[in-house]
Amino acid sequence: MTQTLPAGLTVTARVPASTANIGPGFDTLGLALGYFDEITVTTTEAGLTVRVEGEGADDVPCGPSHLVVRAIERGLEVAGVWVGGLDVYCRNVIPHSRGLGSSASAAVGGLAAANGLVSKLDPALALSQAQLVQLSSEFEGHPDNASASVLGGAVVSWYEEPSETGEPRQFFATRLEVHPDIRIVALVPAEHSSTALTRSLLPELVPHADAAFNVSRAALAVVALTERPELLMAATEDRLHQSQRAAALPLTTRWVALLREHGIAAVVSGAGPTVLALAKQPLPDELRLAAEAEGMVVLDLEVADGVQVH
Ligand SMILES: Nc1ncnc2c1ncn2[C@@H]1O[C@H](COP(=O)(O)OP(=O)(O)OP(=O)(O)O)[C@@H](O)[C@H]1O
Ligand SMILES: N[C@@H](CCO)C(=O)O
Repeated sequence: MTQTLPAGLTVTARVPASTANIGPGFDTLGLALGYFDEITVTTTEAGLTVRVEGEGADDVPCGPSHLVVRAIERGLEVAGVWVGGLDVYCRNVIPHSRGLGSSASAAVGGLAAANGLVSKLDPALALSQAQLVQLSSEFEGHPDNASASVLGGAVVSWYEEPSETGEPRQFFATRLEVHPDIRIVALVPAEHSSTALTRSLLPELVPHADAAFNVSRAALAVVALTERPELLMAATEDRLHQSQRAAALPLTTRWVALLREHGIAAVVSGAGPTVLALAKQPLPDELRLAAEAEGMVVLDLEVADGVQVH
């Protein structure tokens, strides 16, 4: 029997940004970053109100098509719970369309908030982390970002194709603990980049040698991220997507090359344009100032845990 959420319940989800790929781990590796959106959801008798503060406040639709609202509704639907109305308040800091997983964070935050409400009604109905990985990956389409925002740390994500046509893909992810010596810096350009556009630049087929190259580097990336940070330079080389996207990301491409010339393991964050730098040392001041002079915001970030709800 469907249970109904009473009016007046409130939860807040604090959801991390994420970076995907980490160089060679295209559509597979992800990392949760300590840069957070907060979503507060209150159940009401009827209707929907959506307020957005910060990033996207002037752009995102404040109605039923809002990504967070759709994710909340999906979470409630899967838990089999009905609600009369919702008040949704988003305090956003994760920049949109910059390769920091904002859309995955919105999906994970909405699903986790729904799960928080469901848990208050009946803990037995709560969705598991595995379900949150599945639902957010299905919902947003990028399991490398979505599972990082659910599980935290670094993640390896993968999927199984359904045996029956019409069934959704089955998404899975496992968390890795990042070596404490690794410092993370994001260089965030002002301009946006469309994930759909930069994916359209990728070829349908790749040479076998390039596939083999990336298999070795992605496997090495797991070792470098967790145990051997001194291997990060070799472990972040890629032949499957970064050079293919370079024409759409000239500033990013130039900065990835420049940082790597300085011995800093830099990669394109997700589909760009953010540059992600991984190193044991802080970013040298002259590089920081030069990046800022080119209009980039330089963020020193911690590895984050997955979404938290209270
Ligand atoms: N917090 C949010 N609330 C509502 N809509 C959002 C939110 N975050 C992202 N979106 C929607 O998702 C779009 C950005 O998605 P896109 O996949 O292009 O970039 P991204 O998720 O920021 O970066 P990437 O997936 O490359 O890491 C925004 O333009 C907006 O429509
Ligand atoms: N792995 C995806 C991440 C998008 O956020 C890509 O590189 O297109």
